[in-house]
Amino acid sequence: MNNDNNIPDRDEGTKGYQKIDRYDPELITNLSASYLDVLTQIGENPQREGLLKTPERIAKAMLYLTHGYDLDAKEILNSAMFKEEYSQMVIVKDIEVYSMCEHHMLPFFGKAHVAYIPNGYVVGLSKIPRVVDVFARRLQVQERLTNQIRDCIQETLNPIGVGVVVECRHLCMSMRGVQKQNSVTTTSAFTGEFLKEKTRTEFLNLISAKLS
Ligand SMILES: Nc1nc2c(ncn2[C@@H]2O[C@H](COP(=O)(O)OP(=O)(O)OP(=O)(O)O)[C@@H](O)[C@H]2O)c(=O)[nH]1
Ligand SMILES: [Zn+2]
Repeated sequence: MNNDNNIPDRDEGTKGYQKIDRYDPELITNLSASYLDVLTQIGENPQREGLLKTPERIAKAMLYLTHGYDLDAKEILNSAMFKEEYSQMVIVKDIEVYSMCEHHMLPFFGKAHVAYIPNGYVVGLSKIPRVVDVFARRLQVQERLTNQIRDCIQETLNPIGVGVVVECRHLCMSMRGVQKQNSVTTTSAFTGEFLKEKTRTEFLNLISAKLS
């Protein structure tokens, strides 16, 4: 966090990030060696049968779970923008989110609800969950994830407004630490028309409505 409002800087999550080749066999070998060391350090026997392939499995899993660093969310949106005279709210709700907190590298997971009001252009619907994934598949804090989704859509599509709500459970709060099993964290981020109460209320009502 490095601005005056204590809001996580959306660029903080990629500061100093160096692009890697996630399929590089040498990288996988080195990372596996590190996880073998971790297994030893926690008192396990990495030579027992069940663990023989575990260091390599974790290495590959971690590379997958952080592959969002290498994707360009704006490029994804730009690839499927269509001119369309539709001026009502577009909402994609209940988008599954799987991410990892940057403090403990433990999963947090839940749902994102994303809305925008077009300004001459709409975007291919599948691109919105793809954008969510680009930012979720990194080491994150939920607040930054929420802001990054909002900013990417606002800056690329230039809509009349964007609304994002993310609801997640954090395993670092349930499996360990404070051990609260049922707490859910909700974050939200808005631009433009969604800063007005009427529009925001419509969005929040629509995402809580159940399909009959
Ligand atoms: N704001 C925010 N905090 C998070 C998120 N994920 C994890 N945290 C918190 O990050 C904090 C790190 O605090 P520390 O006191 O340094 O870590 P800790 O000693 O492991 O804290 P405890 O979890 O309370 O045991 C904890 O309060 C976590 O709950 C997130 O997405 N957003
Ligand atoms: Zn955590």
